[in-house]
Amino acid sequence: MHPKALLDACAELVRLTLKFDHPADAIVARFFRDNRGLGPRERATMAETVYTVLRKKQLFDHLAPSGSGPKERRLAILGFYGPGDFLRSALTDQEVRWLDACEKVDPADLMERHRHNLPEWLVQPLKEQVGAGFWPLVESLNKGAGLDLRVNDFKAKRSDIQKELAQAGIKAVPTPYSPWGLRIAGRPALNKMEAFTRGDFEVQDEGSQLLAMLVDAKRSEMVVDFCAGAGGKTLALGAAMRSTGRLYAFDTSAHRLDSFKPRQARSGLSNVHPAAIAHERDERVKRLSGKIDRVLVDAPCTGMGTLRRNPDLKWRQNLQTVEEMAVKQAAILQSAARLLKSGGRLVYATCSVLPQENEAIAEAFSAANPDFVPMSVGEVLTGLKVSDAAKLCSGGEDGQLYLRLWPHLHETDGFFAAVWQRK
Ligand SMILES: C[S@@+](CC[C@H](N)C(=O)[O-])C[C@H]1O[C@@H](n2cnc3c(N)ncnc32)[C@H](O)[C@@H]1O
Repeated sequence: MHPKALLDACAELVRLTLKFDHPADAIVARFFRDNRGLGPRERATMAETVYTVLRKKQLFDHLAPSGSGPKERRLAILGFYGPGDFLRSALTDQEVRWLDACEKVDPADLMERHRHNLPEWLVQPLKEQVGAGFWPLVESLNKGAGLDLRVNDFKAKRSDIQKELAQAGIKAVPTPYSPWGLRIAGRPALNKMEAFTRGDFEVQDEGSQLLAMLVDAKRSEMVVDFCAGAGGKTLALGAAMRSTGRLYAFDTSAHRLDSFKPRQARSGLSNVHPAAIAHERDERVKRLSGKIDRVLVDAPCTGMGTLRRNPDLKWRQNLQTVEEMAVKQAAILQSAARLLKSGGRLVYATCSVLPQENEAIAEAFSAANPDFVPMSVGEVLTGLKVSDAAKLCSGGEDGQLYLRLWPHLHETDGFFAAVWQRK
């Protein structure tokens, strides 16, 4: 594609994404479906350009007014993902002079908001929690996420998959905490590999793998994945149960559960029972009350731990949506807890880093439900032989009550988890 045409296409995709009427990944996917002629390199350039604009929106909004032409074009120029001379061949002389001036701006001269590119409502809670880690966190959020796999140990061994990837020229190293994980260098097209179609692995952040580990689902148990979505964690739970017992995968979105079907077929698991529920007090949930050994509540959340891969979320959420989410999370956790039999384990998790969606929900639940005894996540993980488990935790007297993962510390998305045992 000619550089000028590629820049025009980037600007159009930036325009569509900045409407914020749908998630950025859905808009990008639809654009690619509607423009099937785009090659893999062009797609990569366009997607990365859009994501850079979303990550650095405040800075680019500050620099754009000094340029000329449509605003989305100026933003696409500033965020363009590709060689500088390729980009400059698509620009007018005036645009080249403007871009040169923008590139000479010393970050030290910029206001803080143009350096961290975060909405104000998010800055304070992050600073309060990570302190001096704020700028390393900002840097990690702007870098984009790595690529982790979870090896389906019901079917395959991690070392064998590592070798198979090496034979395909893909470098993979074991993840530091999850025994199922491999961390991949670069962004190879993994879903074309035979090991993938055989169901030997799935793409899954190491943090998500740790959440599934916390459930510690065992053979022949009755387990519920209450907010199963497309079933990323369901698959990990089903494999841990060695395809025995019964694993219910609930979700209010039948559409999301539908995308679980091909994954389940690949995985070789026959113990999973997906079911769309109307809401958290659905009859299906009531019927299983007191019968379940383990329940995972991977709650809907603002996704503020996933800004590396979903940078648009920081512009699509606000304090009000955080509050609304917290109400929903508390209601789902309370309903899901009723499923547990005495001695059963409850895990509440989010991919948010905001205390309102995490510690506040867990503490309110503990206070209202004295028959649920909080368990130390640090002890649970140590019992599962996770190395340096204490480094993954915070809260409680010994700082190990909750799981608290951060991109800049653990190279995972931001995750929270709390665990209880029913008396
Ligand atoms: C964080 S996502 C789950 C991701 C999934 N566990 C995975 O590993 O891929 C949260 C899910 O909660 C679902 N959800 C929202 N409200 C719900 C409710 N009241 N009861 C059950 N699920 C709900 C959403 O449809 C969404 O799929």
